[in-house]
Amino acid sequence: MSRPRKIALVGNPNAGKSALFNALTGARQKIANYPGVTVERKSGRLVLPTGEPVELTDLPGAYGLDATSPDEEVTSKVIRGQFPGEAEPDVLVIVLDASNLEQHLVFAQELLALGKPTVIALNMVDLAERDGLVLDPSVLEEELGVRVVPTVAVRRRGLTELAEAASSAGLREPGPSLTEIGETERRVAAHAMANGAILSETRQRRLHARLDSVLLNPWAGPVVLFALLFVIFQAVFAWATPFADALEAGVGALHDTVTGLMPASFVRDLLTEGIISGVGSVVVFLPQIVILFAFILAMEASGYMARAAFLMDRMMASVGLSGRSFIPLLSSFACAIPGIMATRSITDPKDRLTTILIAPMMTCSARLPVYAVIIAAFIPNESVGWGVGLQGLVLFALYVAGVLGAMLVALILRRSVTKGAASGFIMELPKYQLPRPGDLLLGLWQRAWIFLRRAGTIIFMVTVVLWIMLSFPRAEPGQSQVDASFAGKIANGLAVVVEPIGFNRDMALALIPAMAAREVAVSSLATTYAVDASDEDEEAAELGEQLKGRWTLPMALAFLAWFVFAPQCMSTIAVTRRETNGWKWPTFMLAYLFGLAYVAAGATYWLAVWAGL
Ligand SMILES: Nc1nc2c(ncn2[C@@H]2O[C@H](COP(=O)(O)OP(=O)(O)OP(=O)(O)O)[C@@H](O)[C@H]2O)c(=O)[nH]1
Ligand SMILES: [Mg+2]
Repeated sequence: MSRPRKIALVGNPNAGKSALFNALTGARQKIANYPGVTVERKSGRLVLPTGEPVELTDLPGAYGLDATSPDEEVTSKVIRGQFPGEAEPDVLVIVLDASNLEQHLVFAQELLALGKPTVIALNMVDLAERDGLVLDPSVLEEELGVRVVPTVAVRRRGLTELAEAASSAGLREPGPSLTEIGETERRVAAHAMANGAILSETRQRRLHARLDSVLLNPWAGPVVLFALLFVIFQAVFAWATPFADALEAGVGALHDTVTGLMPASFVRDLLTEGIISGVGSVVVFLPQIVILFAFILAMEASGYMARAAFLMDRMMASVGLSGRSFIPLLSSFACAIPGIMATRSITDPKDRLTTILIAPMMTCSARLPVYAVIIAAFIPNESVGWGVGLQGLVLFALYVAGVLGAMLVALILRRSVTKGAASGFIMELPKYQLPRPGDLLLGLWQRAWIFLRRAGTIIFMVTVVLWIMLSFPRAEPGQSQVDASFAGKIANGLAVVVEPIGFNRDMALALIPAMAAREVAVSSLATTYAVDASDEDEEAAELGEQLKGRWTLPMALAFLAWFVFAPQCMSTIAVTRRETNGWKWPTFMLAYLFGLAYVAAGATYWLAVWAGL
């Protein structure tokens, strides 16, 4: 006697497969309203309306046949007939959540491409209707070429029709496979199909769908994303100016007050030249940090960030990374450390390593003070037309340079050191929401506090140590204090190395303490120029004014280019060592990033000199 035919229930997590399985077989598989309830396959007996006994299998939910987790692997193996001791299923029942159709149709297309006899259970139509969504199954039948049966598993609605359809499902032409049609195309197709099947829906749902049809559109989507980023960088300069000016005036007033109140002494110099000039020069960038994070937090809370990840998927794939790298890389815009830790969610080890290695090139918020001080001093605050400010444009270009550098390096690494193929990426797109002001304020407060705490601890300490090293030994009359000091001697040694890329002694001097944290480059320059100042007025002058008098434009541009790439952060190196279990990769990272920074700064300097800037 031939074995009974096998029918498998398959689909995205939380579609109601186990609920259908229970309803059809009378079993009591656990069901619950979250993805990933079923993690093993389970079989039961079902007698079809024709009287034919069949074996029905419930499978773990999956997002695709390229398994990324052990439970998905079970599903993938059973479907392909590679599961030990288990025959390949004869018929597939794809279970879709009717209220989440677009998402679920992505995996459905991949399953249909197998060409097996298939029927679709359009499950949870009760929930869809409750939310004001009415669907036309015949449109889906036409598009997908298989029977589509509306069901409500928990009320046993549509079960007989589903069983009948499954028993009569025949072989079909296999559709295009994943290698022929990429992830993004499938999503676009799923979007079109889901929209086509919708007869009516409430205004809210329609609005969100319309938003998605623009924001996820392969052409309009990237334009909107790019425009949004552009606005953010304009705002970082334009909106922050009044607040930054007020803070700067406050730091200047504090400097003057302390100078006036205290007699000239070692302690007064430490306070004014070291702490107030140095730490103050960093603190004035608080408004910029807050504005940048206001945008980032709002994008996260609204659900737009997940869409941005989806848009970037294609670009990531073209350099051999998966979309899974997007969130870790995105967190690296705040700081590379949480970014590198977030790579733990990447399953493929080489994918993960590549992401770790390029994470430091995402412009972290510690670079913002460095960029902002140089841009404010050297890039004129003028419009390039259409209300676009030149300063914001340069800042935007620096961020883009980091991203492009990272993509280029990823491309090279994926073809050499971390060779491997890119894996697919599917993420549930969250529902749109208006960010709640309370959450936003809390998030901003946390970011501001992190920034101020850094200024009060690491930046403070490094600045004090630097001031002491700059102040001793004391200079002979007529000699420059900086040249005479310990720090100056070290800097003069290092200056030989960075002279070819246009850096002077003061820039070289800023690089060493900036290894502790990038913002220290700013406080170091401020402290150096305060120590070097010939009188108190000059000592209290804003750092920008000092820079303008001492650096040329090509030097300033070279310094910016250096900071796009240079791995100026001990903590990042330490966390890389921990996450990669050894010194090999952090050493590699240091070497290639310093190399890149050197070349980029040199090229920028000489190009600028050549262009007569
Ligand atoms: N209202 C309604 N709820 C349903 C329907 N089908 C399933 N559910 C509920 O949806 C939730 C998910 O159902 P499950 O059967 O656990 O989903 P699954 O596809 O097996 O999920 P995984 O095992 O995680 O892959 C449960 O809370 C079910 O009670 C339906 O047709 N209508
Ligand atoms: Mg289940």
